[in-house]
Amino acid sequence: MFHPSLHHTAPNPSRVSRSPTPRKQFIYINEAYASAHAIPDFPWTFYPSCFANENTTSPYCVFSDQTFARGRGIFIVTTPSQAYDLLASPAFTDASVLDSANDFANPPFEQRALPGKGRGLIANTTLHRGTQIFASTPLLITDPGAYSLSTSERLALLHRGVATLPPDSQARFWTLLNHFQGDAVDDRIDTNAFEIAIDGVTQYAVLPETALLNHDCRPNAAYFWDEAALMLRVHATQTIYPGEEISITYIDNERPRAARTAHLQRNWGFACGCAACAAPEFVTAESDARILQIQEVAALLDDWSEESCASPEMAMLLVSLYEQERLGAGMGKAYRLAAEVYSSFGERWLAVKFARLSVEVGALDKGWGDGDVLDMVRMAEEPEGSWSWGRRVGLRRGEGCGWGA
Ligand SMILES: C[S@@+](CC[C@H](N)C(=O)[O-])C[C@H]1O[C@@H](n2cnc3c(N)ncnc32)[C@H](O)[C@@H]1O
Repeated sequence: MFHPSLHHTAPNPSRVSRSPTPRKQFIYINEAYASAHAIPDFPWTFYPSCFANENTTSPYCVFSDQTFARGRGIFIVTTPSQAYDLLASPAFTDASVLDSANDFANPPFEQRALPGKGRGLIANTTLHRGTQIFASTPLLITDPGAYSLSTSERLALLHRGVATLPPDSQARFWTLLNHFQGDAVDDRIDTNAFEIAIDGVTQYAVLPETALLNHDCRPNAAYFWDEAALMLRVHATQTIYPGEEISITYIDNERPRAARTAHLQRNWGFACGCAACAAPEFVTAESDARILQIQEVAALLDDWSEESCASPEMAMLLVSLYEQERLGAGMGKAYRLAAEVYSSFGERWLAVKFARLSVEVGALDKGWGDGDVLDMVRMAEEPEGSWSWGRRVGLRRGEGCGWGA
């Protein structure tokens, strides 16, 4: 609900350009609708309401398009220039990029109540590694820069955004979990938002289906943000059998148990009881030791100085450590470091093998447009053309490092 004091008069449609001039204004929702429809080819369903203050270099506004993604709708809280840049992205200019989005007619999962976790998604069919579980577009994207507004202004933009979503999408937003006991909209965003990047800038996005996936430190699914299509894609990263919960990770899992559980408690308010966190002390101590060794070995392999003691044996240890830890998504990095170390010693076929493995894992976790993934695609085709090719030929593998030959 809006505080009446935030309302100002509607802009005169005859005086507004297609891209609203940055200015401070917050108008009634019915006026915002009428103003937008009075302007030919206006790209938003509601005329944007904005706030600015001495801390902002540009106003922050709420931009809403009820037609986005075949009527699912979206609202975006950001600056006018970023909103209009977004309008040029394929998701807005080419409806076909969203063909595979938001298709929940016959989902390979069902929603269930799970003890101690609230709701979750359970597979109802066998999902093989690489299967797309779903791809969905956000109901909202909000720019962290909006925090430079006062809280009441920022919340007014968010509440207005929710009120401008199509009715089904509004209803879906309100079903989201909120556990911080604060503002009803802000809480739901804090509990459920994913960090995404647009033009290299971090934004928060709420995707109601992905928001039903619970966390596991050793998940069986991974997601990545497809920026051109403005959608989050979720894939199985291992076989998931009917009746199994589909899980993702909320955090960086390549950290010891104490760091993981503290982060989950602080940000999402739950005590992680996943198998990796609930294991007996000896088992988790061993797991923590392997994770620390993963960090050490990865750093040694990433040393491209003359003194580097990187060796293929180290890369094999790294791959094995990731396997022992069941850190499936991280394997993409282990395989990449292995491909690079083999390439650096001029070992063509092993470089190709690990580059292929890296692409297979990385494409599901980081996305097929990711820089490292594309590097590995090229390495698999022509290792001799890679920046790492032959760089360590002549270096004595592992000498003096306590590793390798
Ligand atoms: C994005 S929501 C996930 C869906 C949520 N379970 C629901 O009912 O809407 C995040 C919240 O789910 C719960 N949650 C997620 N993973 C969990 C886990 N492994 N154990 C316990 N609770 C979990 C926590 O309350 C967390 O704040």
